[in-house]
Amino acid sequence: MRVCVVGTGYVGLTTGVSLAFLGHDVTCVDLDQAKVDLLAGGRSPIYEPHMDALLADSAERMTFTTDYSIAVPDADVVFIAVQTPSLPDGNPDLKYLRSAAESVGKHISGEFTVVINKSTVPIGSSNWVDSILRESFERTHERRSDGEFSVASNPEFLRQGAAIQDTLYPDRIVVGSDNPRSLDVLNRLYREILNQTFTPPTYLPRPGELGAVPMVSTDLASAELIKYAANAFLALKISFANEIGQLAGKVGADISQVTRGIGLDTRIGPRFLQPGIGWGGSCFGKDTAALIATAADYHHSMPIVTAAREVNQLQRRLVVDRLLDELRILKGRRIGLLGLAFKPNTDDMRDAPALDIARMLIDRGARVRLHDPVAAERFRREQPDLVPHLADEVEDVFDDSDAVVLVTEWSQYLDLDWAKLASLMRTPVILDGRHCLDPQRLTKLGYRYLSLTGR
Ligand SMILES: NC(=O)C1=CN([C@@H]2O[C@H](COP(=O)(O)OP(=O)(O)OC[C@H]3O[C@@H](n4cnc5c(N)ncnc54)[C@H](O)[C@@H]3O)[C@@H](O)[C@H]2O)C=CC1
Ligand SMILES: O=C(O)[C@H]1O[C@H](OP(=O)(O)OP(=O)(O)OC[C@H]2O[C@@H](n3ccc(=O)[nH]c3=O)[C@H](O)[C@@H]2O)[C@H](O)[C@@H](O)[C@@H]1O
Repeated sequence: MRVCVVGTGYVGLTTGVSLAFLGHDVTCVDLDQAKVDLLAGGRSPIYEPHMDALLADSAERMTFTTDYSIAVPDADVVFIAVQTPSLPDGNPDLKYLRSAAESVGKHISGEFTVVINKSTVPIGSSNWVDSILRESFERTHERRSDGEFSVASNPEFLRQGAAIQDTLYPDRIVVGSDNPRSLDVLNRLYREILNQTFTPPTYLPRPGELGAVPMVSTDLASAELIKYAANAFLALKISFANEIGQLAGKVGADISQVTRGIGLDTRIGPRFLQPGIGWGGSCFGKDTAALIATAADYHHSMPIVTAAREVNQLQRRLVVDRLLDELRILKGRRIGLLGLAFKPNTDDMRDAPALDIARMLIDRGARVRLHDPVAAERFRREQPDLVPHLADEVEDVFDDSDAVVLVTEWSQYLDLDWAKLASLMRTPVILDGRHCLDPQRLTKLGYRYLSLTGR
């Protein structure tokens, strides 16, 4: 099929390159000329495992452009995957979506195009997109649209750092549509994924025995709410683990044993119970805020989601409190942070806990050293005020420091020569913000091991 993808960020690029890998002809359109130039040269503007390899494998079926008139007119399917960042009141800013929908509407000219919204948007937005497309189409063509397009919602559930894996091997595909023709197009578009009939890339084999992938077909509003409800549930699952973690610390229980013990109950499940500094990234914060804002429009409150957000903020402050308890004073203390990205395997620092924690420590007079094995280059561009604190080598974070905090559990950090690094520190204090280091081993190496749950 001929596919157009609007927006070449984490979602758009991953969708485009995966569909091209499966044999579709894909044109990606983005307003950012620099991104388009990089992609046209075969290079990914984002750090995402296997992206470069998949881009190379799919190159002959992919085109990158800033020009909608190349991308839209011949497409059977147009995905919109532009950013929807938070406004100060918690609602998402839909200006990028509006502009993308206007441009698509202007250039639609085929017999039937399914316009699929993949951006995370408030309930009702797909109808709003439909009206923008319609107005734009009618202005340009000077006639009413007559079934040339239909809007569907196809929310995205990929995780950064595992984006391609989650796209090729999803748990489910959700499609919201009230048009049987659109559903048929989407079924055909995703057939290889739904039936898992494609030959997997050698570098990304199918995980275990994955059977057919369920397609959840809903009305538009339900598809939109599924996306918010899924993110809110995952966010509150993590916050729940962190809240129990706090209690575990006080009563002398081990939170890792507790989460294992509850996670083996298949009704609960083991994933997203990893305690620690909590969630960051571009979506959990934004989407929980949007859900609460949407509910408020209907005079409805969301106390559970609100509490999940509060617990998450508390975890970041706890890092500072824990260091203060240990070091008694932060002014003049040299503190290293390992990891800047909001999670491993990405260079994304949107709402990254490390940035908040670094600023809180600097505000209290600490001398902070920061390190990330992958995100440092992007950090220099995006956080100029913090650049003087950036360490080139991981040893610089430990050198003469009073404490080091593990903020992002990059595998590179787990494999460090911890014995040698202890000898560089003024006082070998390690705060394991992700519960991923071995307390016994580090204690034997001379560290004072701290976690956010007091063990
Ligand atoms: N990042 C993630 O892991 C996930 C994101 N989402 C949702 O998907 C949407 C996109 O997120 P990301 O891919 O992270 O965003 P992003 O910020 O990485 O990428 C958005 C891209 O759209 C381009 N763009 C903006 N306006 C445009 C226009 N009018 N025409 C053409 N291109 C335009 C931007 O230049 C940018 O390259 C958001 O609504 C987000 O909430 C959903 C699931 C996962
Ligand atoms: O809508 C989105 O953007 C996406 O948001 C999350 O994906 P992502 O933010 O990329 O990454 P996650 O793996 O969910 O991690 C989010 C944050 O939670 C933290 N986390 C995760 C799991 C856990 O057990 N504990 C925990 O603290 C991570 O460190 C990270 O900061 C969801 O997992 C995706 O399904 C969704 O599509």
